[in-house]
Amino acid sequence: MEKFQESMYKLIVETSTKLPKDVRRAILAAKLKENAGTRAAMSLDTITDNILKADENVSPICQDTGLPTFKIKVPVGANQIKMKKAIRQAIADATKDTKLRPNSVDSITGDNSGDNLGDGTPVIKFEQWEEDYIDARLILKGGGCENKNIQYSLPAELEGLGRAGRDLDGIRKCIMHSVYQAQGQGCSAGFIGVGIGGDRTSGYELAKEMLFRSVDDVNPNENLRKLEEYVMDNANKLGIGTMGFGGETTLLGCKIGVINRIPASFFVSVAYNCWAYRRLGVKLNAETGEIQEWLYQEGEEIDFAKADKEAAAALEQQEEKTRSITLEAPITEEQIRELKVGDVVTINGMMHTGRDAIHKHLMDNPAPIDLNGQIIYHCGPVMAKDAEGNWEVKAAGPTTSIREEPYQGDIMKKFGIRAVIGKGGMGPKTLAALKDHGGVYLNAIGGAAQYYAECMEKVEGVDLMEFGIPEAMWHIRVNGFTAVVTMDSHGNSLHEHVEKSSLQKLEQFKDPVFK
Ligand SMILES: O=C(O)C[C@H](O)C(=O)O
Ligand code: SF4
Repeated sequence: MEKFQESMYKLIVETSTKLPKDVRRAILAAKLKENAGTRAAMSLDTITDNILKADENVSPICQDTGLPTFKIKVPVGANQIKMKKAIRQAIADATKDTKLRPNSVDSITGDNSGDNLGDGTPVIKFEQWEEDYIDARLILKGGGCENKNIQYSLPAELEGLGRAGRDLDGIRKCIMHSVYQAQGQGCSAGFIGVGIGGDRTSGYELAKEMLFRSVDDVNPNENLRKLEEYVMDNANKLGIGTMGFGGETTLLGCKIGVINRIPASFFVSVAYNCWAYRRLGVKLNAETGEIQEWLYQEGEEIDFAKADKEAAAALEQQEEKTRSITLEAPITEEQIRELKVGDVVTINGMMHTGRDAIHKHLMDNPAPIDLNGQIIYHCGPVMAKDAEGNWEVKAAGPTTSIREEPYQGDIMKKFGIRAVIGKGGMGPKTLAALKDHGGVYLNAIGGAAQYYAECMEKVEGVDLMEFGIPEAMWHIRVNGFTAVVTMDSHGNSLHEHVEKSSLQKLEQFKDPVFK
């Protein structure tokens, strides 16, 4: 097993940096469906551009490299203790090489272990089998989509859909609802794994297990095959679209599994995965640990460029172009008041990162720098230090903004911040503050970590490093950073609009389908 650790390192790097072919195919199909010039089409362009940049740079597709979860099938007699040790070392090495973000945080103190090792991280699950080779699979599922997982206990009363009973039709309603409730916050268009039955733990386990199926496979269970097809046909009618901007594609894949339950319980568990669906697998020689075959990689190379050309040609034909505005901090209230939902903003100059720990901190403490007229970016980047000791941005897409809802409005007013960039939108408290204070919310494309890292020209400094790399406040000079106004200072919110219209659309699925 001398090659096992090296093989696990390769599996980690490949999973973090290269989307598998089955996922690429699904994204390409979505891209071909969107009309050129729409926000959804523009977002998909950024997404495919990002996928190619990650290939080229061998850098994380998304900065949130998730909670590494390994599923390993081994022949009888394989030494699982040694394998576990090798995997942990490979994880630490990949973190050091900035292929993974240091993501393991002490739940009480908030301390980041720095190497992705800690109690419960990574997750490694072994199973014995009768084959003579090792099957090792890895999923890197980020936090934003994990937060959109949902578990239903039937019977239930569901918003928009009414009663969901303890039968196939009740399950159908839960799945439709799960897609609706995720909106764009888990970086739609997404993939869902569904677990029917079990208890609260094994139901979720099964849901995650479903994410290891190939996007292209067909469910051998006839009832579940029909249900999967139904969900794929209809979830896309909700109009949530890429990043929740509205559009044709909301869901890219749906895989459903079933296990028995006990009479009193009836759970439907849904694991939501973002478009940055990073899961791969390898077959290994059980003697040497060497890679024999990569999984999920059947079929031809996926050519996004052809779809790009078609979209560009269609765009040329369009008469109405999106308004595009350039902003550079310090920004005045007047400049902000001119912005409207739908405007595309290009940012040059300084922005400052701030996510969960910073927002909590700023409520009761002064800011480390003058934030008047400045831009806050909800982002926890992957950073590397070069030979001269300068910081370099390796991956830096937005994080889910709604977590800052309790703080955002107050902080903007307290420090005079004019713009916040994030993804997934914010709620009524922030919307009211934007109107009152003169602020704007800009939605960047979630997961596009390479695309945004490339706009970052220089790291000018960092404060509050005690919160760890992802949570620190990085002061970054950018050039050509593009985002869309989705909440303006006139009380308009695209997120509120899409949520309301998708709820209306959800209601058309109220009547029974599976009897
Ligand atoms: O932690 C992050 O950087 C992003 C997170 O995965 C999110 O989707 O909010
Ligand atoms: S930022 Fe989006 S793409 Fe990245 S892990 Fe979170 S949900 Fe996934």
